[in-house]
Amino acid sequence: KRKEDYKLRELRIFLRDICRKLASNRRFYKFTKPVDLEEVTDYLEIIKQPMDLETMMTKVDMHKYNCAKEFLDDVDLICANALEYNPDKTSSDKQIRHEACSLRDHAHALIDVEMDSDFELECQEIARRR
Ligand SMILES: Cc1noc(C)c1-c1cc(NS(=O)(=O)c2ccccc2)cc(C(=O)O)c1
Repeated sequence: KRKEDYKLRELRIFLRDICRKLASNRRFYKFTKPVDLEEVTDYLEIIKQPMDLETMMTKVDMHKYNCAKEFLDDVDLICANALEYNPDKTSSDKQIRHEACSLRDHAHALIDVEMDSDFELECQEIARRR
């Protein structure tokens, strides 16, 4: 195995831990699974690229993320989708938008606190080469 494969394995272990922490926080329950298209029947008319935390965990296992930035881009996508699909002044729309912004900020904060910035820069170098 190449040296960079060991770095990517360390990245996967780290991202699984971040994903588990986010998915186990009750505030983020609505983002843990794909939006149920039987329940939310017009969802795909509005949201062209659905994303959720369970899908992200699967993407980690399938080596789809080569750096933390790519992982955070998918968290930002979960948040952007929720803001786009739930834009109204109703309390339920306001609540899910608040939960979505909280998910995004928690994910970025977890990465900033727990991730060595030089390690992320090395991973971004690997991502650029692939
Ligand atoms: C996410 C999301 N984005 O737009 C909307 C609208 C939601 C969303 C989706 C669901 N129902 S769901 O079956 O798709 C589901 C349940 C549990 C975990 C993940 C998804 C419920 C709610 C709610 O407010 O209760 C909100």
